[in-house]
Amino acid sequence: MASETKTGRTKVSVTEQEALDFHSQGRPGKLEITPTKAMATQRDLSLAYSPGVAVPVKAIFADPATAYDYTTRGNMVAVISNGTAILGLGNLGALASKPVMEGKSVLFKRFADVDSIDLEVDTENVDEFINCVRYLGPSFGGINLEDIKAPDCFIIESRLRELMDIPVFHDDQHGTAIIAAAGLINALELTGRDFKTTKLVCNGAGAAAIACIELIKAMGFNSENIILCDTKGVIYQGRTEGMNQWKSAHAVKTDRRTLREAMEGADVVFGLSQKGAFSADMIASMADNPIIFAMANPDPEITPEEVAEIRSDAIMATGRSDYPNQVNNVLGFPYIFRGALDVRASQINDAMKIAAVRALANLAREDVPDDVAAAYQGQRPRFGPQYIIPVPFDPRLISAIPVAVAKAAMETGVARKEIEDLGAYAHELSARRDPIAAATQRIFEHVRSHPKRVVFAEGEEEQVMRAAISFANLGLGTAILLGRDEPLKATAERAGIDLDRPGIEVVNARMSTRVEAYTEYLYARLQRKGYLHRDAQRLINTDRNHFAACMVALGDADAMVTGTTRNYSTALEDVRRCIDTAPGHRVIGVSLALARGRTILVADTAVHDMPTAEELADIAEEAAGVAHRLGLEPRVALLAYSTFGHPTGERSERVREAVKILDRRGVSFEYDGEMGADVALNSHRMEQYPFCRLSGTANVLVMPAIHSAAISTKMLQELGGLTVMGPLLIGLEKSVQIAQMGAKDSDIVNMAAIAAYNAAV
Ligand SMILES: NC(=O)C1=CN([C@@H]2O[C@H](COP(=O)(O)OP(=O)(O)OC[C@H]3O[C@@H](n4cnc5c(N)ncnc54)[C@H](OP(=O)(O)O)[C@@H]3O)[C@@H](O)[C@H]2O)C=CC1
Ligand SMILES: CC(=O)C(=O)O
Ligand SMILES: [Mg+2]
Repeated sequence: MASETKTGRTKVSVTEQEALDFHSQGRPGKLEITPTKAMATQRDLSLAYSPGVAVPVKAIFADPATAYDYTTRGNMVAVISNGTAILGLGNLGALASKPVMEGKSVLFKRFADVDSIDLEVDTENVDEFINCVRYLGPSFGGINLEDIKAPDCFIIESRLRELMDIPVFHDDQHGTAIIAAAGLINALELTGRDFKTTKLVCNGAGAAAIACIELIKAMGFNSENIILCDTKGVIYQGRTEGMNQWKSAHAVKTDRRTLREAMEGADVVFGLSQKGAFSADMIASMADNPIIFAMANPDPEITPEEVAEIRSDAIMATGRSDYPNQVNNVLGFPYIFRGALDVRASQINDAMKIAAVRALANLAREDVPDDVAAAYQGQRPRFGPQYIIPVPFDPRLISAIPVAVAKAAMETGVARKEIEDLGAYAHELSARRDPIAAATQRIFEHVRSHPKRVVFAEGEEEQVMRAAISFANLGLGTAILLGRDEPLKATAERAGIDLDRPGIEVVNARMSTRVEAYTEYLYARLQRKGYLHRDAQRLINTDRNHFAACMVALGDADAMVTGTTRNYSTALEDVRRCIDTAPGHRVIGVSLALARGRTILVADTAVHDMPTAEELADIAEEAAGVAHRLGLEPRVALLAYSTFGHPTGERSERVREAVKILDRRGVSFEYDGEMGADVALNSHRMEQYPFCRLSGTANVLVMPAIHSAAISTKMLQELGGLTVMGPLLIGLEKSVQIAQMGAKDSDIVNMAAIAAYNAAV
């Protein structure tokens, strides 16, 4: 569900069914492994496997450090758990922890380009667990321990740190501590407090809690001012029940015995315990301008809404992504390991952790530049109570944190590789950002802050209904499902979908009061093209594409999505009967091909069969505009089977003419051609043409004709493991997207989001 929170931000959450579908659709789970070398020929096999593989084997035997050069080790982290403390859900075992661990692995990749694999170890025996992990050392550049209960996690981590020569990092301890400390520094600054006099209560005395208070104490927080609580209440000196050495180390002299007593007058409370552990009266009893970090996952100790009912002076943070101030270790572990791996650190020490804390805290105080604002739901946050910590999608994290961590590792002598130019390193790190994820994130965030009414023309289809519900749940706007009452209800019932929810409207074309207006509109457009009034009426009454397109044309909806039940060109013809080309534009299809951190736009993949030179030049301009809107600086290659005049041929001549037209038009983006795809996409091949005007490999490919566009994108998708989005329909006066026939609900949501985005910009 999407709703406006009392804190003024759109809260987005998902249904349980969506969460299950997300995990089960396509290849079950969240990751797969792909090779980095072609394994196509006998020679490849001889190099990758026997006999060639023996050579790096011997090299590594002679010098173990070369494993970083010849294997995946230097970029590979294992996420390892036994499932004894899965989020705040408790001990649900190794197997049940797998979705979380796969998730952590995916986040490593997504946010910091660290390769990662999840390993679930089915034992609660500490020695067995340690032995299992210690012998895996050669495989990895680092070990991320996850969701292992206290106090076992303390023993496991410290023994493994002694036994292994790579970073062993229990994320729930140190990842959480780093983020919480960064948030705390900023919240103290905003409320005029300091480390010496602030009184803090920490509820929970497990992995995360102990690490949080150890880190802030190491940073100078006055230990006398921290009270730790667990399920038995305050951890005071002399307590015997439910104790262990880690709790004892933080026991204080106090008469307070319960959490309620501890929280009275406290300035700060950390929740690292369980859902609902804080009550309204506890929060009410805190000092003025209290700082409340309710970090239990998936549900916090108290929600921001509940706190807002009680007091308006609180700085509130949770571990969740759907509230402001997400204090969650996702802001840390990908980047901390990135920095540690890049200097081949033997450990992650306190100096590296504190460097990460400071980098994170400072980032939240910096101005949010334009190209980053999109990561913040289109708003530009300013350092303040609602923004004490960056969001996980902040693209600056990838350069800010690893640099600080790597620098600290080098300064403290745990780096086994020096980075001499940290400025250049920061630059390289930015290039590791997944551009399309950033682009799609930008689209979604923009739409979320400018929600739209999108008509889903094929509302009777099950996957369309699911997409519409996701669209509404994601806070993207209102989804209008077009369909007849009975079939629509029957499908919804069969699929167990409840359409009676906010953000969903159902429109039955036959019963609509707008039929007449749409008919007149369509008749006026078609009467000189051989259509009678009754033809227009029939199209509106019986054809959902025409009805939906007229809704958009006459302003009853902002955008439209269709295509799952009809082929692309038919759907496009339907739409174009109702909607004109935008003045000064040309309607084209642009596909987004996403592979290995590269985003390539391919045009025209939908409309022009055999474009003329003039049309090719228009296509280049439209596609460059799309690249701009996605945040890419366009480098447009006009492709042909020939490169700069060789071999000659009629189609290549047309492409060359298109380049001359662009010259005459004086367009402001980079373009060149004609060239082959290999030259456009490979910098070494491009270097062979030093006169080529592109400053780097192309990110927009203008195809000479639709067949080459369609064939190449489809081939790449099927054979190359590429993700292809689109074709996105560009250049219409109103916003329409046409999904592929048989598209899945997630594809339809993306198309609807793009349609909504185009209606918004
Ligand atoms: N936001 C974030 O990034 C992170 C959040 N967390 C959250 O922190 C919580 C704890 O995780 P973790 O430290 O790994 O787990 P552990 O199992 O190591 O520790 C749990 C601790 O919470 C205490 N506890 C449980 N329920 C209550 C309660 N109602 N009142 C007081 N104390 C309670 C336990 O007390 P006792 O010792 O008496 O059993 C124990 O000390 C989880 O909800 C987890 O999701 C964890 C890591 C990161
Ligand atoms: C976020 C996390 O690691 C946890 O809640 O366990
Ligand atoms: Mg965890």
